[in-house]
Amino acid sequence: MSPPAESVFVCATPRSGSTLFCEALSATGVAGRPAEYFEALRGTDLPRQPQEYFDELTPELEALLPRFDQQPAPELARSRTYGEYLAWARREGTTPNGVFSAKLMWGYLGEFADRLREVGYAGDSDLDVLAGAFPRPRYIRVVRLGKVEQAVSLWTAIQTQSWRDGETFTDADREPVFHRAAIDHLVRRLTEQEDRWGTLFAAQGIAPLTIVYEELVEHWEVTMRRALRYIGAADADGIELPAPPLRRQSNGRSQSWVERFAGAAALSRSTW
Ligand SMILES: Nc1ncnc2c1ncn2[C@@H]1O[C@H](COP(=O)(O)OS(=O)(=O)O)[C@@H](OP(=O)(O)O)[C@H]1O
Ligand SMILES: OC[C@H]1O[C@H](O[C@H]2O[C@H](CO)[C@@H](O)[C@H](O)[C@H]2O)[C@H](O)[C@@H](O)[C@@H]1O
Repeated sequence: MSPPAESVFVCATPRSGSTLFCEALSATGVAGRPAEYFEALRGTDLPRQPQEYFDELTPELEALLPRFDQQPAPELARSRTYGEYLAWARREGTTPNGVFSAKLMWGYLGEFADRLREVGYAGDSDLDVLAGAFPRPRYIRVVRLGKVEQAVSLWTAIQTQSWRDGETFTDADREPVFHRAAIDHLVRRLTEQEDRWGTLFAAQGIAPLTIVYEELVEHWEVTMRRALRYIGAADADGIELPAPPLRRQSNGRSQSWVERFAGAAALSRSTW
């Protein structure tokens, strides 16, 4: 296959609905295949582990966080250099029409850009580095407005290691536990990461397309077509769209945790 002629980066924070959006883009066959090719952290070559979502680990929190024996992704492990891995990811993420796409979480953008610098791509801003390594980049942000819902979703996935409906990456059959401080930390962290994406784009004078998770779910076709038009897909309004390729994971427990967290937050405000 010839090298990609254009690139799309789906810029997100964890549990924002990014996989739903990315897999739907993939299914169109004209928008690249956006997966998390670049999520492995440099120190470990692994995706962020449960403990690495927190700055301080109390014994109580530590006891809730699973530890498991994860190996680096096979393609990364067998690549002799990061440049070789990059070549694999470029091939894997590109559809026959020459569009490459990938999902990027704020939590590893900096590390990914540093890896690119190490293999020779220059640039002060991480986005300059990306623009050196990938042709004609365009950016789509996926943003979830309900930050408490998002943090509850992340706290649940960190504990259970079930990142999509019906799938778990460990044998641990864990019943997740409510932990107000952990959810509070994740709300703050997700909000900060969202702000940082915004600041980075503004500093570079880039206006990405923003896909709001809640709108995507409620207005599936309109929102997906907006993205396809932004990408510049030929016949964006005529392309056959898949039904949502993933099922929602949150359940009654998630909802009750959101209410419990919000109630506790309101109570602590009223006692100021
Ligand atoms: N079809 C459909 N409808 C509604 N919501 C859906 C759907 N598919 C996925 N999702 C929800 O998306 C949330 C996961 O977001 P991400 O894919 O960004 O998470 S990840 O960090 O990449 O694992 C996660 O949110 P929660 O439901 O709050 O857990 C998923 O359930
Ligand atoms: O199915 C959703 C995503 O699942 C994986 O990523 C998630 O699990 C990782 C832990 O293994 C976690 O670090 C990452 O933040 C989560 O998004 C998978 O790697 C993704 O490609 C996939 O979209």
